Amino acid sequence: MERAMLQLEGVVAGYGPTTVLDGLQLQVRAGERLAMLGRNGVGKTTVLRAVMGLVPLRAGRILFEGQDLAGMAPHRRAALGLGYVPQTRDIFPSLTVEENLVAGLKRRPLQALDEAYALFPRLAERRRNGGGQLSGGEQQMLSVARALLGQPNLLLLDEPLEGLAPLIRQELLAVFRRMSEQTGIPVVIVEQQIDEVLGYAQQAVVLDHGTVVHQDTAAGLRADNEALDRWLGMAVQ
Ligand SMILES: Nc1ncnc2c1ncn2[C@@H]1O[C@H](COP(=O)(O)OP(=O)(O)OP(=O)(O)O)[C@@H](O)[C@H]1O
Repeated sequence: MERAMLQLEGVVAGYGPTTVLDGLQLQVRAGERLAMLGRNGVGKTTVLRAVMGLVPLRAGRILFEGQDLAGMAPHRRAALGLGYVPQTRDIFPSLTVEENLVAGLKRRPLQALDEAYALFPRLAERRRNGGGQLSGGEQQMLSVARALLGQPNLLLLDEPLEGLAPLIRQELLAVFRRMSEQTGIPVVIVEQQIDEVLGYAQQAVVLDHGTVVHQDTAAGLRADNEALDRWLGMAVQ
């Protein structure tokens, strides 16, 4: 069996007296798009933050491409190839689109910006606009484009569709699909837009009480009204 690219083993993490992740096991394989679902507050963001080293582990371990990340600072994890787009859309509002992208280049030449513009033509059109002038969907594209310029081996996306109108969500997902087809970079995507994200992802996990309580293909979960109702309080039409 193919080795997992990212592996969480018995991860325990939380805040102060609260344990949020309680022995969590999770695997992401090369090329896979994994939707991480669960009700509000179950700890989906905490999983991503733990992978990036922004929340300390109380027990367990996280392996990325076979390497134990214990004690490794977030910037070193990014340098290893973990790309993270937080829920807050990590852009600089006072800088232009292009300046925001340059900030993601690290040591790569300026020509690498063309990769971002090829994948996100909308950003090319708006390259001289301020980050703060962009629509929510465009800001999300900018965050993802910037993360991709760092040449990640795995991308963690936290609720990229949040607060966006349905048409913009469709447009953004179409861009994500193109990105996945062109780059093959594995993606872990946390979303509340269940139906839409299950149309993009290939695999799905559901979190509850600090662990993975359900695991299926995205198509399997999408057709499983009982699981959707039980774990997510909903049924997809
Ligand atoms: N910095 C923090 N300090 C204390 N508690 C926190 C902190 N961040 C998150 N929590 C709590 O930890 C729990 C898990 O939060 P987390 O954001 O990981 O959940 P989530 O599944 O991503 O939620 P949502 O879907 O609402 O974004 C919640 O009860 C939340 O209130």
